[in-house]
Amino acid sequence: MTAKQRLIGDMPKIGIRPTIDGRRKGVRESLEEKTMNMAKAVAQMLSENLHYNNGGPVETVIADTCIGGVAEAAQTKAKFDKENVGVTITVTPCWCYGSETMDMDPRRPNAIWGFNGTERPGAVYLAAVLAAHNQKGIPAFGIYGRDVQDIDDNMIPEDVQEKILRFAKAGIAVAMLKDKSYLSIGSVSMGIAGSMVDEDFFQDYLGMRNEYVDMTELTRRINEEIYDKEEFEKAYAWVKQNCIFGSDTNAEENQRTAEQKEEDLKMNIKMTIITRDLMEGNPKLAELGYEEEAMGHNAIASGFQGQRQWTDHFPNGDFMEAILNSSFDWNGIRAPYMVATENDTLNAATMLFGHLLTNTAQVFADVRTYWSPDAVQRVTNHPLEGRASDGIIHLLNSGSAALDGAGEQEVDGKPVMKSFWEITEKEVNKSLQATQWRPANTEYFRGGGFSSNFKSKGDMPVTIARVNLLKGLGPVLQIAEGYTVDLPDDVHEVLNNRTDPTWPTTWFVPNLTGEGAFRDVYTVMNNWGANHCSMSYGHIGADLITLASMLRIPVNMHNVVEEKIFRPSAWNMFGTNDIEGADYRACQTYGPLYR
Ligand SMILES: C[C@H](O)[C@@H](O)[C@@H](O)C(=O)CO
Ligand SMILES: [Mn+2]
Repeated sequence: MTAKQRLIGDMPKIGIRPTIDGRRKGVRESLEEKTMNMAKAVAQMLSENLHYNNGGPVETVIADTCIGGVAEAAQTKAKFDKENVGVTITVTPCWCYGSETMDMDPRRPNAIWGFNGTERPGAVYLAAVLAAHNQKGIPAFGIYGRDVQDIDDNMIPEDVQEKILRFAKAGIAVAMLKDKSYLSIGSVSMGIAGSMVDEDFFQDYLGMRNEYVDMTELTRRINEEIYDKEEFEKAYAWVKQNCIFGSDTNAEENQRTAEQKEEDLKMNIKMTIITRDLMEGNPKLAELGYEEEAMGHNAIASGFQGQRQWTDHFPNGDFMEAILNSSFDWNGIRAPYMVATENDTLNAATMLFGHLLTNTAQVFADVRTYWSPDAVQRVTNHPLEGRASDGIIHLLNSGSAALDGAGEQEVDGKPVMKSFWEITEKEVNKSLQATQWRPANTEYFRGGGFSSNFKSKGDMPVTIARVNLLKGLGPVLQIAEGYTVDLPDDVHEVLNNRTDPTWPTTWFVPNLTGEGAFRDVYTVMNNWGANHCSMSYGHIGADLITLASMLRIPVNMHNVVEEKIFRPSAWNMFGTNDIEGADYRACQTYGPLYR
């Protein structure tokens, strides 16, 4: 299923550049077919394996001719510029002339696959052209297969495929971010630094712009009925039929009346429709005479301040944030929207990274509590067992966690979070059945609203991540791969009831390495750089590392095995023993991608 492209602009393509030894009268002629076949094989492999977040297969463009010198390099660049190429892959089985054939565009991530054969020296070109990239300050990723292939072998070896795919996924994510907006609805929530928009970060590192509206824009559109009323009716009927409203945990004197709750729900649904319209526009609004509003803000992500001015007076944003972040709503199964609660712009950026690398929904959460085995034993009288035995981290926040995080989608009987086009109606129903909408805690949220309440199923491989900003340094990314865990019901109840039991809960255990920040579970928690993380399905640490290197964001903490780390070849020149330090030095030397 291919959903319509929602934001303005075409999807960025991957350009394939077959480079060749330019010597005619024998050499070039003998290599043309082989070189072009490499390009075709890569193009086919990419479109078979990668999707855009709208579900369509990734599109590729191959240069019109092999590139034997600068004229053909320039012709290829002109074609790629016209075709909205955002990422390039250079392929060759032979020696070619480095600086004469290389991709000189510093803004488009570039990888070079140099065929490991010996009839012709593809690897020699690879080394030479990477040296040229490094000398010119245009970092590129080098791909060199481990095993020698015969010249007539058109297979892409597995190790080469893995690197091409990792590079291409991250490159497409870079290109998808470019020229989009982050929309802040409101400003800073409760002094959370992540909700202070750092325009330099968005502009220089992500190539994005920042858009702003006051939260009163929601009030205006609600009061003046600037939304699709038919959609509201459809949404209201769907909510009534599909959403389970759980018990009110507020003290009786703090509970909102049944009438108030009904009004809160209606307002929540309108907030959801309006926030989506603010992000991407809605042609229906033009039909109502609101052409300006129909345009939207070209926002690939947004954030809602909520607390406190809005939530002290109006129903909170939990319903809106949870539904938009999920892969489905009353209009059916669809790509999730990235909406950060508390307008945490840095968590939104992290969510975008996770989403664009996996095409799945993201779970935004507070990194709430580290529960040591001793503390759990003390308060529950139970030992933590299995994967949880070294302690657990409680991920919990009202609002932005996608309902996909309940783990009610499955493959081979195991809980997973899928791309929207793989999700079935049955899985949507199960996710809704697993979620209760609980009247919001009115001590925190005086204006009421509904919090989404679910518990993530255990055994899901997941990765939590977070972008943090440091004055004088810039952004850094932290990553922890691990698993969700199930706790026995009685243990969960005791631990959950110590905090707000109306919110979505994930019990998370990082994979430990025994070293540094991954010495133990406590140290992972203790090294977390802010109150929030974004959780993505799968072990995607290596993909995040590749993406961060493209954007020149150093990684300050991760638990990914060294063999899976793939960064531009220049990074090795900054040191090969202390690769974390080398990453910092490389990112600092090159600076943000768009400056
Ligand atoms: C209700 C509270 O204000 C929460 O929203 C708060 O604990 C946070 O989520 C802080 O990140
Ligand atoms: Mn929070």
